Amino acid sequence: MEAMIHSSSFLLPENPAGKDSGTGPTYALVLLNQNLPRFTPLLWKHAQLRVCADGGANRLYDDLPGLFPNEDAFSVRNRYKPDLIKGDMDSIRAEVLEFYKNTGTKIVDESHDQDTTDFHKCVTYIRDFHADMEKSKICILVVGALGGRFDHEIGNINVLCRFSTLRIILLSANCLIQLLPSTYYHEIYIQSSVEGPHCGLIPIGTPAVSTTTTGLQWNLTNMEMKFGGLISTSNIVKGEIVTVQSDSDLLWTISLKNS
Ligand SMILES: Nc1ncnc2c1ncn2[C@@H]1O[C@H](COP(=O)(O)OP(=O)(O)OP(=O)(O)O)[C@@H](O)[C@H]1O
Ligand SMILES: Cc1ncc(C[n+]2csc(CCO)c2C)c(N)n1
Repeated sequence: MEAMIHSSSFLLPENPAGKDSGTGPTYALVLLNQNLPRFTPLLWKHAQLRVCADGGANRLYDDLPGLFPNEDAFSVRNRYKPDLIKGDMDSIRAEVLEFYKNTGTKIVDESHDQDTTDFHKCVTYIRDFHADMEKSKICILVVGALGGRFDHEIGNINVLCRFSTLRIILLSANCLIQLLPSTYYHEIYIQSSVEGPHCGLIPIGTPAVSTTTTGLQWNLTNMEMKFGGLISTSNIVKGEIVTVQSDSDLLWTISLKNS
């Protein structure tokens, strides 16, 4: 079975160009409408495409200047201009829309679609933008994915499942979540300066009949996991590499440090 390599090296401040991160050489960044982590400018710097999901643009406009207290807010906003704002446009404020429209950001209003979330709409854009790329090479880092509303958090996780062939990584200030498809054997290189030790492996959708891991304090050996039965929470990473093999897609989550 083919190995899929994972590494959160995109969170390392010294990572020279966001390269060799195991997430592929390039990634798109999506800003959702929740608190933006302090590392957002770092991810922004190396992103190939920067996208705001509707009210995510308000976060960029309102919160980014606060991360640069010695600078004028206007010049910070002019430095952090997204390539695209997409959604049903019911959350972005008029002044924010006007500002980014005037600075050349592409605006895609899909208010006719009330069946998919703004985040989902952004992922379809990025997928189609990279139509020539192999799907498993498309990496999307997502900030503001957690906090505040449980329906939105679950909706965001549902997007991981709906686009399970893409690499989508949900990030908040203290947590990372991604899907590990059952079609691969997974090697997760732990960046202990920025992540861990708390982690979890969660069967989502269907029970996992057999899962085997290495590198955890509580490893699984051909173990069954299911919602309503055993799931792995409050596990601890023990080594530099965690490996996971399962007959079902699993969510991998790990705590983030000091962000
Ligand atoms: N409290 C939250 N927690 C997690 N994610 C959120 C939260 N609020 C918004 N989001 C994410 O940000 C995206 C944009 O949110 P926004 O507030 O602009 O729109 P919304 O009308 O609340 O959401 P949608 O139209 O997608 O149902 C949402 O699609 C969702 O993915
Ligand atoms: C069963 C069902 N539940 C909720 C919604 C509403 N909804 C889902 S996603 C979304 C956001 C559009 O940006 C809205 C309003 C629906 N359509 N179908």
